[in-house]
Amino acid sequence: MFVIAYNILFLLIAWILGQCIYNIFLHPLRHIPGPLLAKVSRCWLFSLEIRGTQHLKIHSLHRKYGPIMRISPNEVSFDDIEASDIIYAQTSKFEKSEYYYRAFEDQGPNLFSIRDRQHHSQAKRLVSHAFSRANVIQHESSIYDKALYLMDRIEQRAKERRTIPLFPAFRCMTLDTISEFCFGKSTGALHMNNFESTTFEAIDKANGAVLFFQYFPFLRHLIQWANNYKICAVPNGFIELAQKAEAGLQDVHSSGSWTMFKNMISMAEKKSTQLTKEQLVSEGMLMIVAGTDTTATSLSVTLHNLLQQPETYKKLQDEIRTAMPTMDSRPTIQVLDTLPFLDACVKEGLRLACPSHTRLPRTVPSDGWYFKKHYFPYGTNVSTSPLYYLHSDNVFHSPKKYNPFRWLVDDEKRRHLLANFHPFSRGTRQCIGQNLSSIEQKIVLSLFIRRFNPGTVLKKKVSLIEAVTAVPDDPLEVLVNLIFE
Ligand code: HEM
Repeated sequence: MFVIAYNILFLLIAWILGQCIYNIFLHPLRHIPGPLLAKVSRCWLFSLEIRGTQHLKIHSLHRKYGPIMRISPNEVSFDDIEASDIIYAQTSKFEKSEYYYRAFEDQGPNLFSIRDRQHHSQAKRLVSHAFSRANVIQHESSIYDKALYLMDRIEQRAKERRTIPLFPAFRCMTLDTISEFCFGKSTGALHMNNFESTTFEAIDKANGAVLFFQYFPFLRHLIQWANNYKICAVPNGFIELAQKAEAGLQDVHSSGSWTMFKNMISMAEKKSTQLTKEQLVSEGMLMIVAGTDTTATSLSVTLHNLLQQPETYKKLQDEIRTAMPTMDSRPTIQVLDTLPFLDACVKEGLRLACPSHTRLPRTVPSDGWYFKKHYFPYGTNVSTSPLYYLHSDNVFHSPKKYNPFRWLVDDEKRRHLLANFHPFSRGTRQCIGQNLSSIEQKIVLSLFIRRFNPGTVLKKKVSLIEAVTAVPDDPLEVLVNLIFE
């Protein structure tokens, strides 16, 4: 017995050593520079991801190893806009990497996780009209209702000299907006005393679990198996999120008004496509997660910075007053879109926060890929985060500084900035919710700036935790002063 165990251990160690030697000296990616430990095994990348600092770290390591860097035995990171232009092009043949995106599939595939091009374009056709700018504008009044309710709550707190936690407050706003848009009913988070919601707990837990499912996919099955047989109940957030999505989908049937899901189901019927309950739940979970923290992070970072720059705040306030002469003016989004400084402030918040830090890995297609004298064989994972370009000091001078004035430049300079500005990614897999997000941000910002003056910002410096969506490591509490007119 002892001899068998000894032999098994010996074989295991020999196999691990063999793998390490192969990965360093014989692997087709052996010529690509990168930290030695990254070449040896995926543990190096996992150890960064578990600390939630992977993209800041990888970005800084690119300075040492150059724009093409091996970050795990079979994954190469690029800090090179030309590579990014190719990988995420409209006609790109690079599909989403299975190891990374399958982890987002709990009940079944969804728009975000589907890898096959044709399957994705079929799924996208069912929802793209709902998220078009023209359609989102139709729902402007519902966004205004929520934003106004939030402003009333902030006003109440301002009168009582109580702080406003920016991130939780905007999270409630974005959660209720996406819920009403998709399911016809908001979750009521905006009405909760301390801007809390059980949905946030589910999102946070799922964010924590997804990393483990990416590296150890068997864990998901193990947890499901253990839960099914009541051996132990392991919460992973996905179960709670699925319950939220199911409850939302129940509301769709009872809602008399337009909803994204009603629209999606009727589009599917017209195309004689059968949507299973699992597919709908999976899309519902995706909408809740993708539509909440992203926009809330961007809004929080924008306001947190504006409140610390009184002159910039004043300039924005003066511009907003032209579109909102009285406190109860409700300019349409077309009017808000004509305000260049508001646009600059939103862009700068998106640039600085980069709510989707993730490196968006893709797989090299079957014919391999030659790029800048390197050959990447079929199946290599290639990745690059929008963050690397949004925080590039070659393009954005003092990139860690919130400076909306950088956007007020002539057309040529602006084109150069925009060529590196892809917070929503691009190509066929770009963010479907960007119109909704931009409209939400402009409405909330203009109402806030019109009604309040800066007070005190409790924590001046904010860091972001790199979960699936980057979120502030602090609620960002501020005191504001009500404007009396
Ligand atoms: C500041 C706000 C937002 C940012 C920065 C952002 C960023 C992104 C990025 C970078 C992607 C590409 C992901 C990839 O290639 O893996 C993406 C995809 C996606 N986003 Fe957003 N997002 C935001 C808001 C929203 C909102 C409000 C929704 C509404 C539900 C949404 C829904 C989606 C969906 C469904 C996809 C998958 C699209 C596809 O693959 O066809 N996002 N987002």
